[in-house]
Amino acid sequence: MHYEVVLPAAGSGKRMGAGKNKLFLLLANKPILIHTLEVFQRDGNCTGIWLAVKPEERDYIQQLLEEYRITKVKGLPSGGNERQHSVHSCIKEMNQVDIVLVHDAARPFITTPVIEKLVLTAKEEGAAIAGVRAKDTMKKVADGIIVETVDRDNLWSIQTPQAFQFDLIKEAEDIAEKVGFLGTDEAMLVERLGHQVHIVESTYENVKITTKEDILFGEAIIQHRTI
Ligand SMILES: Nc1ccn([C@@H]2O[C@H](COP(=O)(O)OP(=O)(O)OP(=O)(O)O)[C@@H](O)[C@H]2O)c(=O)n1
Ligand SMILES: C[C@](O)(CO)[C@H](O)COP(=O)(O)O
Repeated sequence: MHYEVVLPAAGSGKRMGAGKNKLFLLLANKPILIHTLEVFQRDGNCTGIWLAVKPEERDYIQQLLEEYRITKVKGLPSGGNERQHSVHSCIKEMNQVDIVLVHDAARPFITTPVIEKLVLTAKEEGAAIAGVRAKDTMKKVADGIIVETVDRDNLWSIQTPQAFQFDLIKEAEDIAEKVGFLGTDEAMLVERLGHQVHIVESTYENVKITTKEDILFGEAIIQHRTI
C-alpha cells in the first residue's frame, strides 16, 4: 500500500538548547534528520517525501539530501511558526494521493512494520495514529496540588506517524486554518470534525528527540540495534 510522507523539520529545538535545529545534531555520526529520512527512502511503499524546512536552512538540507542520496524528496516547502502550519504547508503543495503519513522528523526510530499497519488502517478507516500504552501513573495537577488520578488502563502516549486518507487530512487542515484552531497533533484536527481516529500500537523506541537526555537514549537505541 503506497503512501507519501510529510516530515515537519522546521522547528527551532528550543527545549534541546543546542542553539540550532536539533535535527542537525548527530546520532552515531549521522544527522538525526538523515536517520529519519533513510527509513522512508528505504521503504518501498513510500513514493514521496515532503520536508517542511526553514528557508534559511533549505540549501544546507539539500546538500545533506545529496550527500546521503535521499532521492524521494518531492518538495521542501517553507515551514511555519507552529508545527501544524509546517505540516499544512506541505499538504497544500501535494498532489492528490491516497494515503499521507505525517511524521516528526525528530522521531528517527520509527519502523516499517508500524508504518505498514498505520497505512493499512488508514486505508480502511480513514485515520490511524501511532502510540504506546502509558507506563506511568498520570495525574491532573492544579496549583501544585493533585486534583485527579487518571485511569491509566485507557491512557496512551501518542506519537507519530499519523496516517490519513489525503482528502480527510486536507479538509481538516484547511478548516483548522480557517477557524484558527491549533492542535498539538494532526489527529486533533480530524477528531474535531467528528471522524474516528484509530490507534496502532507502536514501540517505546519511537521517541521524539526533544531534550538533551533524548540524545543519550538515541545513542543507546542505535547501539542496542547493532548488537
Ligand atoms: N514550527 C515548527 C515546529 C516544529 N516543527 C517540527 O515538528 C517536529 C516536532 O516538533 P518539536 O519536537 O517540538 O521540535 P521543535 O519545535 O524544534 O522543538 P522545541 O519545541 O523544543 O523548539 C520536529 O521535527 C520539528 O522540526 C516544524 O516543522 N515546524
Ligand atoms: C505530534 C506529537 O509528536 C505527538 O506526540 C507531539 O504532539 C508533538 O509535540 P511538539 O511539542 O510539537 O514536539
